[in-house]
Amino acid sequence: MLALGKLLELTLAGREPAEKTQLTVEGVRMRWLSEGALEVRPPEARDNGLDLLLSAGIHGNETAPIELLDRLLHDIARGDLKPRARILFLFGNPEAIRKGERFVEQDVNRLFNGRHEQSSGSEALRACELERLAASFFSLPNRQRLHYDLHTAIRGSKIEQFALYPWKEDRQHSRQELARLRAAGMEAVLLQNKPSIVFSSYTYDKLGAEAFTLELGKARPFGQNAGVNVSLLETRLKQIIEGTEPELTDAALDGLQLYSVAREIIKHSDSFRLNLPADIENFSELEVGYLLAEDIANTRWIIEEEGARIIFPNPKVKNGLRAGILVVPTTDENLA
Ligand SMILES: O=C(O)CCC(=O)N[C@@H](CCC(=O)O)C(=O)O
Ligand SMILES: [Zn+2]
Repeated sequence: MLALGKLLELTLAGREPAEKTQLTVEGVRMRWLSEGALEVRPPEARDNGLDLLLSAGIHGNETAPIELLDRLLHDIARGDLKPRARILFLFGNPEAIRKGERFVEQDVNRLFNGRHEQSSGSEALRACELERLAASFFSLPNRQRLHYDLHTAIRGSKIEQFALYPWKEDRQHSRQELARLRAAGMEAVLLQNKPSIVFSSYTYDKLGAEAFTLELGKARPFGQNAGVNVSLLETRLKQIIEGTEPELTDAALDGLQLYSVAREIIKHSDSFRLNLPADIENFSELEVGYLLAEDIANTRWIIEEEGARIIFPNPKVKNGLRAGILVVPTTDENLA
């Protein structure tokens, strides 16, 4: 296998490759761009016009998605997977991946859409670099742009695999992309309804990509991901990469649960208290009238929405950040 196929090994060792560009037997060019960043370009005659950004390890302890990208890269470097798409592979936070931690000083996925400019430290620099790499990758005109930012969650979930679909004013969520997600094994999609500071929101909002955060199961250390079943996603990604994806029909949306954000729970101070069991699963239902959280100045978060469910509850986030999302079921009537 070509040395550049071992991007994960290089990243874990904190090493630069001796050769920055390599060609596979199929004429696919692999180009190392920076730590944890590798571009794959098919021969011009085979290029089908899709630019695909695949990122993982934005949170360093979320290893199943990193292992998935590592397998895809190995297959490409061996010539077993023959890309027709241009691809950018990104391992988001190398330092945190080496440490096996979600982040080192601050959460990279709260530093996009300009937030890194108001901050400092290695993770702010990395967010800036990731924006630059993504912007440069998605700068070619007249091409389709698709970004999947792959994650696993801190806790178990009543809905194991789901996507978060960013929001932008005057831009509709795509039914076709939802059908694609369904085919890739996603059971639910959360349709966002306001701007955000996560990576997929940056590529959706600023770079015009169809972009998603995908949650694939519970975060575990390297080598312990047998419980995270990414087979449908892996098959779909290979088809997207090789340009052999079966046609998608509207009917393929059947069974996909759609949610919208009712409220984001923001932690304002050290007095913030979340009134949930430590082992609560994502998408647990909360009854109307339930006192979810309390914060400084008698702030109380009481459930008002019928059918509300909680995702990503986390009272340990820094003040000013999201400590959970309340979601409610929605319909497909506003899709494009
Ligand atoms: O399990 C958790 O609490 C967090 C899992 C995770 O990292 N989720 C992403 C979602 C990003 C988005 O909102 O699109 C995150 O919180 O960064
Ligand atoms: Zn994550």
